[in-house]
Order: sequence, then C-alpha cells, then structure tokens
Amino acid sequence: MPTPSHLNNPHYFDFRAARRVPESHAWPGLDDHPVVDGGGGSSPDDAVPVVDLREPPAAAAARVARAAEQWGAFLLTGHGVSGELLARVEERIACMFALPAADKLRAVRGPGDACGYGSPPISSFFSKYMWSEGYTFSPASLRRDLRKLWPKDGEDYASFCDVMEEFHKEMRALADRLLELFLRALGLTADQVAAVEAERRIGETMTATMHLNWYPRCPDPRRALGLIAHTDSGFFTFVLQSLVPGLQLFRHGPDRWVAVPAVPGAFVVNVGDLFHILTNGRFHSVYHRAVVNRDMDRISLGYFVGPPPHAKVAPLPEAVPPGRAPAYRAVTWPEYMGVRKKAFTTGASALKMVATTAAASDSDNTTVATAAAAVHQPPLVVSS
Ligand SMILES: C=C1C[C@]23C[C@@]1(O)CC[C@H]2[C@@]12CCC[C@@](C)(C(=O)O1)[C@H]2[C@@H]3C(=O)O
Ligand SMILES: O=C(O)CCC(=O)C(=O)O
Ligand SMILES: [Fe+2]
Repeated sequence: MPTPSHLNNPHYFDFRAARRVPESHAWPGLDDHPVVDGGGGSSPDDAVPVVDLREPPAAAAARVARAAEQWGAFLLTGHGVSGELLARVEERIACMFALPAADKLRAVRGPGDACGYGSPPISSFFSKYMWSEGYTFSPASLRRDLRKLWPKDGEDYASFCDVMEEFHKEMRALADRLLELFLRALGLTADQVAAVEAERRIGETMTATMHLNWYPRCPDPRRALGLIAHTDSGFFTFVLQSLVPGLQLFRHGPDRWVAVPAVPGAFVVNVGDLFHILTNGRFHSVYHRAVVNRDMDRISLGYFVGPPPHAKVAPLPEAVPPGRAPAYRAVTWPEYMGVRKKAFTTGASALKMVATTAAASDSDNTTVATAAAAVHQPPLVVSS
C-alpha cells in the first residue's frame, strides 16, 4: 500500500500514535524553576490577579494598574462574553483540529506567512518541536482563509465561521473597553483618554489576529513542551484556556512558574511587548509558556490585539515622566518582529534593542530572556 503523502510531510507529527516523546520533541531543562499554584492555594504572592469588569471603573482601573505593573497579566472576569458562546468556540476549535491531517496540511503556514496551520512562528527559532498544533487566522479574512481547510464549504465550515465571527464581534468590543481601562489605569483622565484616541486613534485602528492551539495529551509531559516560553508581541492578548490548565507565567523573586488556574468563563489577559513600549515600560509584557499533560487534550485560543502594520508605536507622552526622554524608540509591529527575530538568533532582548536609554533596561525582560536561554540551552536556532 502506498504511504499517504502527509506522513512524509515535515509539518506533520502524529501525536495520537506517539507512545513516547521522541528526541525531536524532548526539551532539556524544563524543570529548572519550580512550578507553583496560581490559584492562591499555596501563597497569596502567587495568586494571579483578577480583574472583574463588573466592579466600578475606578476600582477596576486600579486593579488593572497593579496587575499590569506587577505581573503583566491578569484573569479577566465579568466581561460579558457568554459562557455558552465560549463553549461553542471551543467545540468548533476541537472540531477543526480533529480534521484529517491531509486536510489541515492544505492550510499549512508558508515561510513568512502570518496565517495558516502548523507550529506557531516562534517555533522556527528552535530545533526542538513543541507538543502542539496551531492555526492562525485573521478574523478580517476568515471566510476566505478557512476555505483552505474546508474547500467544499459545508456545515462545519459554516458553523466555524459563524461562531468565530460572533466571537470576534464581542471580543473587538471587549478590546475597546479594556484599552480604555488600561489608559485609565495609566492615570489618564477621561478627557486625556479621549485626547489620546483623537490624536492616535489606537482603539479605532487596533487589529485582531486569532491563534488557536491544540495540545494533545502526552505520554511523558515532563519532557515535552506545549508552547515555548515567550512574550506576546502585540498590545495585549486575551487567552481562553479550556477547562484544562497549562498556561504558566514566569515570576521573579524567587524565580518560578505560576500555573494559571483554569477559571471557567475567564480570559487571561497578557500585556504584550508593544504595550510595554506604548506605556514606556510601566506595564510590562509577561513571559509565559504552555505545558502539556498526560491525560487530557487541551485547547487554547489567543485573541491578539495590536496596531495596524503601518502604525508607529512609541511611548505615550502621558506615560513618560516629566523631564524624562521616552525609554523606547518608535517601531511598527513588523519592524519589531524583525528586531525580535534578530534578538532570538543572538540571545539578546528585543525590548532592549529598541530602548533609547539605560533606564529602559530596568523594566524589560532581559533577565528573563537570560533565564530562558539557561532553560533552553543551547540556543536552538535552526533557521532565520
Ligand atoms: C499576531 C500574532 C502574534 C503571534 C504572531 C502572530 O502574527 C500570530 C501568532 C501569534 C503567536 C501565537 C503563539 C506564540 C507567538 C509568540 C507565536 O509564535 O505566534 C505569538 C506571536 C506573537 O505574539 O508575537
Ligand atoms: O495555551 C496557552 O495557554 C497559551 C497560548 C499562548 O501563549 C499564545 O497563543 O500566545
Ligand atoms: Fe502567548
């Protein structure tokens, strides 16, 4: 019998058939830092902050400020996106990843492509493979992109697109609310928020990208990694993790991974690098990773909010202390991705590479990047 062609495809690994973790997927040093419970069960210092949008705006803004300054992440509850919609979103994601390999491979992300099926872009910097499959798409071109997965249209195609469009509509509105709250958290008055909007039109021009992750259950979770430690590059990300936990946030003092509890209906909000820049380093991007487990498949969704590709992102004047120069130079998202690529190949910090003053180096992830290099020795560059 001829071998099905997808079995020879380098983009395809049959996780279901794997009885052990092969060397190609085994990561050294995954347990270099302890993992602690972020649900508050072990220590209040480890409890992942929670922001409930049902609180009065001033109180919610104060919580956002604390969380964004100290953690770069928080759990978002009371956001109004219904649990019923989230359940349908997760169901459609599971259905998509359950497609036959040959169907998924039709939508493989090509070199340099922003969207498509396969490992996320960051994986190209490492010689080890992750224990996951991903699919990235832009909600703006959803119906066209998804025809690659479902060329014949049909019910699965229609319900995937319908559900994701409904979700995107709600999330885009939520992103606007959260942006306003972040700006209030920076200390801007309602008038200043309106002025920033009028001048920079951040909310109006913000773009959204969705990245779906499927982490199959794994025969030896201590050797495999779902998603390599990273910071998100955009403004901020809403992460929906299914009822199966796996997201971990890196914290210093002492260095540890904090396991984010799976809170039904909540999103995890991550501050990204471009928001770090926009806020002059006051809100810092968070270094995070996803681990896998032996018994259950896990699904997550990242809703990445960022600027349009041509927009220059620079520290907001309101975020720069009086008499001080901005800590970062202006960059577009694609420019920043180029810097980050260089940083990955040299082991440097991308944020430091776009910093203008020594002051900025205090608030970036350099030390974390160093920790990462230690965790993932040797630096695993395979392609550029
Ligand atoms: C908008 C985006 C952020 C992202 C790159 C992308 O163009 C689409 C995928 C996103 C993702 C998801 C997994 C981790 C990550 C680092 C990656 O490789 O792809 C992020 C990217 C990012 O935040 O830079
Ligand atoms: O799977 C997760 O919980 C994290 C996903 C993530 O970090 C990402 O998609 O950027
Ligand atoms: Fe991420």
